[in-house]
This record gives sequence, C-alpha cells and structure tokens, in this order.
Amino acid sequence: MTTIIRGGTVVNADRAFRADVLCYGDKIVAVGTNLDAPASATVIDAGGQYVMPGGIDPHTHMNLPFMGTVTADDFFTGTAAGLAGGTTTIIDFVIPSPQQSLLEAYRTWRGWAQKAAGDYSFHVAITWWADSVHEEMGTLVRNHGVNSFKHFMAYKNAIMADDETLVKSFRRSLELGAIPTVHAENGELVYQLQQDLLKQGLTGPSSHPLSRPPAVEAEAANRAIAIANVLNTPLYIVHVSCKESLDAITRARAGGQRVYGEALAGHLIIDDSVYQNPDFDFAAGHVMSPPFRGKEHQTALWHGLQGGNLHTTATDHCTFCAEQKAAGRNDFSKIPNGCGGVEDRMAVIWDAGVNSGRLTPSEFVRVTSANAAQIFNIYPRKGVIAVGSDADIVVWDPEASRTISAKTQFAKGGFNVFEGRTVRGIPSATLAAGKLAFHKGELMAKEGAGRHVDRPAFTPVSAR
Ligand SMILES: NC(=O)NCCC(=O)O
Ligand SMILES: [Zn+2]
Ligand SMILES: [Zn+2]
Repeated sequence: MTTIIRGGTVVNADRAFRADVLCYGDKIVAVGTNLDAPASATVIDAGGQYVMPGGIDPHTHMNLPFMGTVTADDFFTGTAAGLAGGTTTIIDFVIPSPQQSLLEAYRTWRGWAQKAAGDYSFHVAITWWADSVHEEMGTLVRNHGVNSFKHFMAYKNAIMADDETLVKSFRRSLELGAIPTVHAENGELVYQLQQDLLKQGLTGPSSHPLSRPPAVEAEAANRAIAIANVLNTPLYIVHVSCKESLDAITRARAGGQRVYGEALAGHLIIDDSVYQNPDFDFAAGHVMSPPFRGKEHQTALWHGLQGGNLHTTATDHCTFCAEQKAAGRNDFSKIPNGCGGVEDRMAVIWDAGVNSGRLTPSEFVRVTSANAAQIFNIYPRKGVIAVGSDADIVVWDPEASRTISAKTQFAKGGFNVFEGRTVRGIPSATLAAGKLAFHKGELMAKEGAGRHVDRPAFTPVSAR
C-alpha cells in the first residue's frame, strides 16, 4: 500500500521543512518536494498542516489488574484512542505479582496486547528479588526486546520494591544494558499518612493529596538518584509531578548524572483543586498517584520541559469507571489510582505548550516522540520523519479545534480529566505502520494491527 502526504510542513525534533512524505508498506520511503507517486496511491492533502512523527506515549497501563479491579481500557480500546489523538506507539508495563515469574507475566501481557491497534512495547516491573529474577531479567533483555525495568517505590503491601530490590535490579540493569525506571514515592510514608488520615475520619478523596505530599515524592526521587549515582546507572523517573523532584533531577544532571524525567499531560494542566470538589465521582475520577499538584508545581514542570531537565511527556493512561472508583467511597486509600489521557496528550500539550509559545513545534516533537524513542532505544525507527523510519505519522491541523469530553472520546471509562477543555491543534489524520487509522474524525483502527516493538539493549549484552 502506497500513501503520499502532500504539501505539508514536516516537523522533526531538529528542524521543520516543506516536503511531501511517501510511504510504502509500513515504512517511509521518500521525503522531498514534488515527489512522484503511483496513480494508485492514497493521497492525503496536508496543505497548511504539520506532518510529524506519531506520538510515543512511554507510560500507559492497558488491561491492568490493579487495586482489586482491571482498567476499563484494554489494548484495543486504549491504543485505538491513542491513534485518534495522534499517538501511534505506547510503552506499557508488565507488572508481575511478587513471587511471580517475570517471564510468565511477560507472556500474559503479550497475550493481552495481541488486540492492540497501534504498536506497543513493554517495560517490566521488578516487584521482588531472587536469583530467578536476576536470570529472567537477562532473558527478557536478550530474547524479548525489553530494555527498561520499572520499580514502584510506592504501593506498600502490593508491588513496592524495597531498597535491596532497587540496588540489585539497578545493578543488573546496568550489566544488561537496560535502563532502570522508578515511580518515586516513599511507600512507607504514604501508608502511614493514609492511616493517620483515616483515623481522623478524613476518608474522602480530598485526603488523597494529603497522604502524598511533594516531600514524599522528593524523598524517593532523591533516593533513587543516589542509588543510581553510587552504582553509576542511568535513571528514568516516571510522572515527575512536583518542583522538589524536578530540582533533584536538575541537580543530578548538573552534577553529570544521566537522569531523565517524564511529565504527564495531566500534571502539566490540572491542579489539585479537583480534590476539593464535593462530588465524589468527580474528585475520585482524579485520584491518581502522584496526585495533581498546586499551580506552582505546574509552572515548574513546564520550565523543566522547556529547559531540558524533563524529557518526555506521557499520560500514565490507566482508566477506571465511576463504579470502580466507588470501591473507595468510604476509604480514599481504596480508590483505584489512575486517570486517562492517551487520546488527548498530543492536543493538550500542543495547545498549552505550542499555542502559548512555551514550546516550538520541533520542541513539541522532541517531548512527544523523539526523546522517548531515543531514551528507550527505538530511534530512528520511531520518533522521526525520515527515509527508513516506520510510517507512523500524524498530520496536524494547527487551526482546527475540539472540545474534549468523555461523551465523545473513544477511550473507555466514561470520564475525562480534561473535560470541557477546548484545544486548538488536533490531528486530521494518523498513519500507523503506513495504514490510515484516523482521518477527519473517523477512527479506522483495526484490532490486532499493532505490533510488538523490540527495544535492543544499549550496550553489548553480557553472556551471564
Ligand atoms: N498512577 C496511577 O495512579 N496509577 C497507575 C499506576 C502507577 O503508575 O502508579
Ligand atoms: Zn506510577
Ligand atoms: Zn503508571
């Protein structure tokens, strides 16, 4: 199948230029002016529009069993929603239960992901430690295209990794050429603060941010950075939500450490006033960890993205419907943690980032795809419009707008944290592996069309 995108401005992380883009099969085969195309080619008119690499969301949870329930979006509905919003690749998480074989969990998640409509890859969480975990990390890197391991420093009595696990897993990651990543929150502190609040009868969603203040996040970020420094490993910190964690990253980077930070679209846009809403469904719909923060933290996160101390934008897409959130009606600590966003990330970041002048279009590409592709070692297959790259392309109409609503979204869960926000700058077309998956409001996502993306190790893998 041949597709030609004519007359647009190609935007890559390094520059923007006028060019047609010719795709054949699942690859880009030519980028240039006045390209010839066979008469049978599908023609997409991109006049007056930008032609950018499809978004990469490096942090999603589709089909995730979590806090006694399973997310509303599975790999089909979640990736299809992503395609509608211009995101063509997700990196999701395999989360083994403590004592579970990593490979067994990996195979389970690969099975669930067979439905995906867009491309996907997996970070694997290290939730416990044993010699078998050490072994299986090697197998995952060598044979299964995994080059990143996730550590939850929160969620005590569930998937929290203790310091022994962090140290052993970071060291093993280095040996294998994989990058350790962390959810930075001190899980013990969260647990104790939750108990204190519940004892005082403060059982509603407004207690959620009180149990997870910025200092709790910053302690864990500083600890993970210190461990990475001693062991000389790189580190990627997911969902950096507060100034204090960003300061820790900025300090570490200024001191020569390779530490990367991820900002969530939600944390950039939404503030903590949502937890004061008396409507339980509304407040609980915003319960995620780390929580939404005060506006001063949002300003700091934007500065982090602009200044290069935060590198990627993600969503942590993890949707639960109102009935699922109601599990915590009498105890906020039981509200399933998670919010959506995979469908909206590109548009809200364009609107709040590019339209405001905070980011140039090239910087937008850097933080929505190119940096993630480089950090997780799938560049230039992904994250750039270039000959030989995957034909994952979003045609972006900077003048068109849409008002975000759960009523019109493709994602499941019946709730949207960006509800009512009108964004200017939206996809007019999304091409995934050379196939038109979204065009002028119509979603043509196909169940099972997504492919697993192997991510090679960063250095030669040891034979151990
Ligand atoms: N973020 C969140 O609240 N839920 C998903 C799991 C995680 O990333 O911590
Ligand atoms: Zn997390
Ligand atoms: Zn997450």
